[in-house]
Amino acid sequence: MSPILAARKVTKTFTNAKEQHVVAVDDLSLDIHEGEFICLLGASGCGKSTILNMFAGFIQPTSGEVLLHGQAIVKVEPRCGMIFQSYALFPWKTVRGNVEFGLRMKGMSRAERRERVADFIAMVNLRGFEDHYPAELSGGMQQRVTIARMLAADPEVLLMDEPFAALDAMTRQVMQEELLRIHQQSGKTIVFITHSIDEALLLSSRLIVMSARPGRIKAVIPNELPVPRHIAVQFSPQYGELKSTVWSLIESEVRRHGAAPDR
Ligand SMILES: Nc1ncnc2c1ncn2[C@@H]1O[C@H](COP(=O)(O)OP(=O)(O)OP(=O)(O)O)[C@@H](O)[C@H]1O
Repeated sequence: MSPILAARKVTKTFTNAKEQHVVAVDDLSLDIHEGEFICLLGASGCGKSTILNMFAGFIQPTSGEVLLHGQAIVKVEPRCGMIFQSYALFPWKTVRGNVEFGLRMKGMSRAERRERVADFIAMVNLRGFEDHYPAELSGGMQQRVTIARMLAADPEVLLMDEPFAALDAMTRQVMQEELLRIHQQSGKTIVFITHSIDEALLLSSRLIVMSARPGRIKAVIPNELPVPRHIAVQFSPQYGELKSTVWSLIESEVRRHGAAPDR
């Protein structure tokens, strides 16, 4: 099966304000298959966001290629939708207006739009809040609106850069379970950055552990914890074993570079 997303010998070098070259990603190759839930883990500054930004087409590799269905991504790629840590909603639009925004841009008819928007608002459990403005919603609800907006736009790949990092622990747990449900229902390919080993173990079908800068792949670990997955999986012995494997892989990188993921 050919991968939906791929990186082929990708290097990305930035030039910082002092005119120094920073190699953020070094000779990285990776295949991601349709329906996978990939979590990228690694020390701060190891190039995780840089990889996601290249898959979204926001930036281009210095050398090598990033590919969607075997075609080089050379400009912003609408088939790859990005969600950031901050919610980035239009404050002057209601929940419905925000979710509908991408569909309007696509020229979809009003009736079709309404139906589709209603489906995605229901999927993220926000029925009844259609006419509320972002400022009237909690952080978790706002992030659910951004997820509904992205799903309504129907990208093939969801790129998520620490989307739950700003949420309190309980909301985060609810959002993680919702994302698992959405992934199961939609079968979308997801690439998700997190600093939390627990979050990565709960969500992923495969974990990619990065080495400290310059970013390379240190290990690829299939996550064989049972699915459908629930928070309670964290109490199983299998979970404990996998967590200590991942932690030991990350530990040396963190010692070399600082800034540990949450244990
Ligand atoms: N636009 C830029 N200009 C200069 N340097 C950059 C730029 N973007 C990223 N870098 C550098 O590239 C390296 C990788 O950054 P990146 O944001 O990809 O890391 P990260 O793993 O996502 O970090 P974190 O976990 O802290 O979010 C860092 O050293 C960063 O300072």
